[in-house]
Amino acid sequence: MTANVIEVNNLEHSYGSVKAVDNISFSVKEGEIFSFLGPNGAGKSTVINILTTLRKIQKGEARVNGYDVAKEAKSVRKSIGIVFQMLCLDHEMTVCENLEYHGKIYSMPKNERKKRIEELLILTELEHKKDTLAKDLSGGMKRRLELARGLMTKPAVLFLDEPTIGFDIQTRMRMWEYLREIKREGTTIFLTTHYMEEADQLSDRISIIDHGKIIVTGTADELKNKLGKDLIYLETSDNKIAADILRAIKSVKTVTEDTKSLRVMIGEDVTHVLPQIIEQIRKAGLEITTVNIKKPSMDDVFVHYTGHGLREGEPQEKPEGIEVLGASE
Ligand SMILES: Nc1ncnc2c1ncn2[C@@H]1O[C@H](COP(=O)(O)OP(=O)(O)OP(=O)(O)O)[C@@H](O)[C@H]1O
Repeated sequence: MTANVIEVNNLEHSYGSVKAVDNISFSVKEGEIFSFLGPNGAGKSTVINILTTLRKIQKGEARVNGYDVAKEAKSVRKSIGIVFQMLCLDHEMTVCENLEYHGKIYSMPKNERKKRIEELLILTELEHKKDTLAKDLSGGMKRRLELARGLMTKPAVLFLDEPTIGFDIQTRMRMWEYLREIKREGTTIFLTTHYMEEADQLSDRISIIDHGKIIVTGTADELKNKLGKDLIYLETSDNKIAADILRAIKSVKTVTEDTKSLRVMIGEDVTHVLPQIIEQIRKAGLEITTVNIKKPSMDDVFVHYTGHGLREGEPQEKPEGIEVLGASE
């Protein structure tokens, strides 16, 4: 059985009266890429700060690489790499010097430093920039240098807080490639993100976090498949009446009323259910103005489990049939 590199039990954290982390438990297996997917303020950074010992644990237990974050903070720090949103490079040093300096702080022998720097410059495609000052790199290159720095000591686990925030899609996809390569080197990766696609494409497993709670955990496919086989978007002359009609149909799993349309999740092949849906709605004297069919995406998963979209302000009503799985799942 694969060992757990991160183990968190009943973690809680408050800032005054704000409960940022609300009794969460989860574990990360050796060698996997595990993502916390959630909106701003969900509690992701607080968890990552506690796990990397930057924030003191208030309640609960957390172990990283077998070390207790409360009692063995030094050992935790020695065994991890960190890449945070905020850039921590020395801008007056070159790419090579930044890496060299980091290796020295961690008492890496000279030969080892040299070898590792060469490997990391190849991995992050920064060889041609090795003598460039950090301040003269592009944003994406700076982030890659941060990544290389976090990997200097060959950490068993790498923590990344929103690693691609603000990147365009091409740069983001290249970053995913680097992270996959790092995983192939045997490093376990824990990352936070609010990009659906990032969690979907990159992670072995995802925990959706909202209001300080883990709502659901699974592989991207597991999460999507739990939703149903297909999703139908419908616009009718009266969505409220149509929603009630649809809810009475056996193979309809859930119906969510969005601003303009109805999101209908179905548990069977769409070709069987759609004619029935159309017939029932027409029979009630309603007009169907739009029909769209698609496979569930990570956005749909997010809306299903949290009851709201990631970029919307206030949560909408939770969809029917919502299933909140145990925090320790
Ligand atoms: N130092 C702090 N003092 C007071 N409240 C804080 C502090 N840090 C975070 N919070 C609050 O705790 C909650 C969780 O914040 P946290 O930064 O952990 O969320 P997040 O999911 O990482 O958000 P983001 O994606 O914006 O970084 C939010 O309500 C936030 O306002």
